[in-house]
Amino acid sequence: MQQKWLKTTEVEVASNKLSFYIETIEVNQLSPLAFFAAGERKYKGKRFFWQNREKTLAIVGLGQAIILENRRIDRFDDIEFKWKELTKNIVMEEQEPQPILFGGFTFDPENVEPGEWDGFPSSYFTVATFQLTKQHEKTYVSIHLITDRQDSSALFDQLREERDQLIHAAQVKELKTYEKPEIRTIDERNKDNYFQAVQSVTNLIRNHKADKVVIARSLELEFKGQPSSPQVIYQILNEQPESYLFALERDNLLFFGATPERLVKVENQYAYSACVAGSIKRGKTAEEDKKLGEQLLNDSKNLKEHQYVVDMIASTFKKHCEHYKVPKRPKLLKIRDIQHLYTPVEGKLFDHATILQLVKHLHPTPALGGVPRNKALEMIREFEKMNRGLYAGPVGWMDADGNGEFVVAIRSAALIDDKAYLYAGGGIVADSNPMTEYDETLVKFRPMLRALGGQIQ
Ligand SMILES: C=C(O[C@H]1C=CC=C(C(=O)O)[C@@H]1O)C(=O)O
Ligand SMILES: [Mg+2]
Repeated sequence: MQQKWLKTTEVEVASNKLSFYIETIEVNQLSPLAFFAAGERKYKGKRFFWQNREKTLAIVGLGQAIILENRRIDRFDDIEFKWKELTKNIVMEEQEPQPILFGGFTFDPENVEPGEWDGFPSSYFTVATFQLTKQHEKTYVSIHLITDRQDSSALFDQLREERDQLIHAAQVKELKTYEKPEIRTIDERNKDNYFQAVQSVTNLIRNHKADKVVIARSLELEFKGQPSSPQVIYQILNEQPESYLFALERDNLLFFGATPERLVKVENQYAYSACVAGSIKRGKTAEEDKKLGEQLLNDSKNLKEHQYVVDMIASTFKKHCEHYKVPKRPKLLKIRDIQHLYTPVEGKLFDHATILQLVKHLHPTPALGGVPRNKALEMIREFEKMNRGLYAGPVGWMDADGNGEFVVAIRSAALIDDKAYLYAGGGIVADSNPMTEYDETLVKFRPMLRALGGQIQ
């Protein structure tokens, strides 16, 4: 059934009585979604899914070897410290898949608005019990066991057996297709409030109380029946292959999305970020599409929205990098429903700089928060009147070597039982117009609305 081996490793977790056992095998082709779906019965509520934009890496997690979560002010440092403690003694070989810490940070831990995010911690990360890694056209399945039990060998044998069952179940589901969910109702929850918020914020910006503030809103969908996680991940895999795809379950909540926006990727002490802000719809013909793209590249309101993000990301790279580069002018990033202004930023990190330190300093960029940052966050809390939860927050993964990638979790939704909450926002600057901003959110809702069975005009 599978090509064997890689190896089994046991390491002691620093300053703790825990041991971290890892066993990885290479398997013949296995669909990441089918592996995710194989955990439906036993691991629902404890799974994650990731596929990068280039489609060179897919990671799926079933079960939880450990959960790292917190509600702390120093949430980034706390997760970084705990992950370092757990992995300090792990030494892996170059091409070998590593244990991955996967999860996300909510947009704003100080937001206390009640709603669908009640009870969700401000950082939520897990190491999966069973991790599928698909990279360089090869597929691996790893078992992770973190335990203080001395007699863990019987337990580990059980996990091996279960791994083989999961692989088998995934092979059976390999070509399974899924229907779209059926929507009963769509509610533009806070539409009036949204118009008021955009108006108030625009006025405050005109009175120089801030330069830019991102205002978002949400839709509530109710379904006939209860959509499953594999069912909706299947749709985004088919419909949004040019975006980063992510899904994170916690109990009965599934947060998932298809975002074009990387927050930061770190590979061998090089860091890569992307400024994505400023938007226009796609054209119906190639000619119209090109015209719209050119209009966006020359539109002063959108260029302003974009430049705030470039300036902030560039200044963060300046603090953390030996050298870095930022192109002078934005390009276009075109995805299925929308085109954005896009400026990639990259740099060589100082030795002591880490991915989570970059996440901590970059989040929220002015593509999601605003300028000045704290003033914008205050205005979002005051006017948005909703809790973003993980929407617009950093979601992603890191390994024991400190490599990893975090995206900005936009074009996203939270699915809870037979309801889904979709989120979209836009950058408000002095010359914003509420109706244009509203229309922009309609375009940004499309990827999730389509995936969830909504009518897209
Ligand atoms: C806040 C969102 O998009 C951001 C990212 C790209 C373009 C944006 C804009 O043009 O307003 C936003 O800053 C969202 O999709 O909900
Ligand atoms: Mg915009």
